Amino acid sequence: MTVLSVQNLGAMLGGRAVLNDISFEAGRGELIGLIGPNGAGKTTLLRSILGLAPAKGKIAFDGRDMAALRRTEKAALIAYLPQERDVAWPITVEMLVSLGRRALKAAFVGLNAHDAAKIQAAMEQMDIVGFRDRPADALSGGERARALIARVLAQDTPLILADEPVAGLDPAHQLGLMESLAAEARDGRTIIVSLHDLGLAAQYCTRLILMDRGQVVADGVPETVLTQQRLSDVYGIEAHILRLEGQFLILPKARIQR
Ligand SMILES: Nc1ncnc2c1ncn2[C@@H]1O[C@H](COP(=O)(O)OP(=O)(O)OP(=O)(O)O)[C@@H](O)[C@H]1O
Repeated sequence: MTVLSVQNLGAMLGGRAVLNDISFEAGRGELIGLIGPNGAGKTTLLRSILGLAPAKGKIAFDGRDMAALRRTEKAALIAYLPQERDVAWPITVEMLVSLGRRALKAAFVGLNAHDAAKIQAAMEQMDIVGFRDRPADALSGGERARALIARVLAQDTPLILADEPVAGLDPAHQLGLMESLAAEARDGRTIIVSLHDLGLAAQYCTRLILMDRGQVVADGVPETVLTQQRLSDVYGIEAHILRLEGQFLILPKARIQR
């Protein structure tokens, strides 16, 4: 079943076309890795889906035009982790995570026991319960990233868009995050996550959308998208492409000198 439909999306930034005729549909239960080299257009695509970047084309959620949704309606459908990991105020970690629930409410409507349970579960998933009373702006980069991801998980939306969520996380928390996202997808959510780590993308994503210079150049299961030819053409690298203990693995080996 299609949850998100993106049709003929185009975007201009600074007078340059940075997204060109992008079309795809995303269904329930998909964990989609958005991959591509620096500047390919991944962030702009995620921001355009949210209406945060000016774009032309049609974006629909469950058949409803995204542009027509009100702010709280959108917040109930889509949670977004931006690439920037700044926390502007010295609020506690728990307060930061609770903003994911606040986004769903009208002003002056308080959080209830259901909200508190979602906040607790998200903090447990991201392993930050021990930081709950600490100011979020006094955490390490990776700890703060986990708190911001917990905020997204607490929002408990059918669609999650996350821009480089594993950046800055240590290996255990990278795996923990990808396992959490995979579990959320198995639960029926639709997740689009931009990733630079092709190994994690190959290992965890059910589908990869490979972008290059504002266009989608491949879309499918990791095994069909990540070929030597594409890694060479798009990333300019050679890689080991392996199957080990039932896992599809990509290990970048060398830059191709052009
Ligand atoms: N505000 C802006 N004004 C002009 N050009 C921009 C602006 N923001 C982004 N761009 C350009 O748009 C292109 C796509 O950028 P985008 O951030 O979407 O790429 P990305 O795939 O997310 O890259 P990265 O992997 O480095 O995060 C890049 O060439 C970038 O320089």
